[in-house]
Amino acid sequence: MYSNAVWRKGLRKPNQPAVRPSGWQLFNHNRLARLGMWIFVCCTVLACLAPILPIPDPNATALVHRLAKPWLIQWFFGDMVQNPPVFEGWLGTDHLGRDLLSRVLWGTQISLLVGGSATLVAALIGSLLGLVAGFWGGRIDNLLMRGIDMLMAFPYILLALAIVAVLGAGLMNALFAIAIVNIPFFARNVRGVTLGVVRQPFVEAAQLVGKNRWQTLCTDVLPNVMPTIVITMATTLGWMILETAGLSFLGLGAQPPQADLGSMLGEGRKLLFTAPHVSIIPGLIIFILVMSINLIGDGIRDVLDPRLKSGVMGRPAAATNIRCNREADEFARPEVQGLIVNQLQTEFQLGHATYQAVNNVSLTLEAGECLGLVGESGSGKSVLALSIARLVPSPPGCIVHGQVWQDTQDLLSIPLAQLQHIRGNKVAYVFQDPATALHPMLTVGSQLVEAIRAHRPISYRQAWQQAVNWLERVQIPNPGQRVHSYPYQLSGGMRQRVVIAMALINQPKVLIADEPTTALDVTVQAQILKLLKQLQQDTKAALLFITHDFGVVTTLCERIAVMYAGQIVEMGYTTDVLNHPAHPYTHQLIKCIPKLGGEGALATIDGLPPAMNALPPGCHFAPRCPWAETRCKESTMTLKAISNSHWVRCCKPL
Ligand SMILES: Nc1ncnc2c1ncn2[C@@H]1O[C@H](COP(=O)(O)OP(=O)(O)OP(=O)(O)O)[C@@H](O)[C@H]1O
Repeated sequence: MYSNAVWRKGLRKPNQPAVRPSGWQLFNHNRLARLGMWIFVCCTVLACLAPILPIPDPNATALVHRLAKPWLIQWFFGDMVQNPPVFEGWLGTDHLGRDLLSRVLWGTQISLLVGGSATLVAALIGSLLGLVAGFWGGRIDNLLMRGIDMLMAFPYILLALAIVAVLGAGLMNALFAIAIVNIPFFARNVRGVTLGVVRQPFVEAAQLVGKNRWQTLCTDVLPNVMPTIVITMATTLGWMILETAGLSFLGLGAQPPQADLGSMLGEGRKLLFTAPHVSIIPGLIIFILVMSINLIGDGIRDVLDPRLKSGVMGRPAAATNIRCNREADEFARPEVQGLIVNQLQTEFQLGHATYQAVNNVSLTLEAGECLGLVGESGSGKSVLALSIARLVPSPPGCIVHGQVWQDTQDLLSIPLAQLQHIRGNKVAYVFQDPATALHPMLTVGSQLVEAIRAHRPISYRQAWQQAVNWLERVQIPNPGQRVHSYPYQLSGGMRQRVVIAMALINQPKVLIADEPTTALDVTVQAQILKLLKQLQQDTKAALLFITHDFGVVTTLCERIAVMYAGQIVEMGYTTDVLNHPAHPYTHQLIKCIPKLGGEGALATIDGLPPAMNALPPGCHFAPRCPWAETRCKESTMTLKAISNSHWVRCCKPL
């Protein structure tokens, strides 16, 4: 949810057009990243200005002033009468009387330069190796990865020491050593991500378009791997600075009298007890630099996260945020066996725009009843179903009004722990795609056991037996063996049966099925629907069935609700609504159903559904309605009863 503070910062102002947050806004939203950036910029600017600042030569020695304490410390802790503070530099001097402020500034410059260059070299070579290995696979992958494995087999600091020993001590050689040591880190990371990306269908599609391998690599794979490379670079830079400091500390990096933060730390080590400031100051600067770079890395990750880029400014919560203004006496507490949804309103906040995905929806579902929810794509069916279980990703989603009653409990008012007890137990969900709903690394048996034991205190053995029984109940052949299968070993139809078993295993009071058979062929679809109906009647669950298919609604659902632009526009008994549609939208939708062997072009509804962030006034369907009048576009439409069991949101029902 956006706070007023966010509005004030200019991320979102009321009535502004839909604009996605810019990269800078996303970065700026992460306060710690902002702090890190300011610290890093200050350190870098000061280090860059070292040549023109009025500070002494960093290598000029003055033995008379050796080991002078920082001026502020002298002033603060000194005995003003006997030892008045003597100004010998803001940060004091080292064992040769060299000005520490000057050395720290010059040293920071060198550390940043070496760390940054090593990061660039390692990122460039490592990413290229990772990309090529992951994309080409086979022998090339084998060859490159075995080389990388050999590099990784050495403890990295030993390897860096060995490289510097071969090349000779010095900053440039330390840079190469650190870069080489970090190449495997980039190569492994990038290869892993590339392997995931090359298996995506869009990469195959790019090759079908006629792109050659290099073009596909550069235009399709690389942009998807880039966020990983950038984030790894941001997090590695701090690490590289530390490693440079480590080598210099051991006397293998910067050579005297040249200063970098590591060599200063090394020099100060011997004076840790007599003049601690000589080592504490460079140590502190290393700490501040590395911390600030890591914080910036977090901010960059936010900028590159596609979900955040799409307008969300935070990670999703375990349950959808509720922003309702609840007045105690506004609604009576109903006694329900099934489900009552009352004036539900769900919004998405994307950048400056508010999308009203579910707009004032009310419906009732009795125990053992099946209600079909139909409507064009994007009409808000899934968001309505997800809102009932408070599963809408939040942010950007937020429930702004309404109640969802189940067993005298308003699911929108109860605490998360209580809701988690209800999800999967009293309210269950069957998702559209069983392949993504099932855990790919666990057997179906252990997933079913997990579903049971999350809500019932029974032994693993008992739960396992129930899992086998349920697989039999959903007509999976040879359940005793299939219970040990992984999801990838099952067909699409079998996977969907497992998902249905998982949803019904705790005998829920409410079952929500979101297009559970869309991905299946007609024969399997018919079997699954029959099974679902039978199990629903056995368990007396109230079933909310989302579909595009009127045929399915006719066979499965006693009642139907038609959704358009986030609202229910018509609701009633399936036979009434399908035989005598009263809303022009339902009428047009039914006309679009293709007829087997029918001739001529397929019917469509003229125009497009409205954007959810710019809904037209009055009836939202009016701009596409052939019967619309001026009053349709002006007056607000409410759902009105045209008979005891048939409601329609139209001022001129057909
Ligand atoms: N996570 C999300 N972030 C932003 N907007 C979303 C999100 N999920 C859904 N929406 C928007 O909410 C609106 C309703 O989407 P919903 O998925 O409920 O449609 P639907 O009727 O179920 O469509 P379909 O039949 O294609 O599944 C759409 O405009 C969609 O863009």
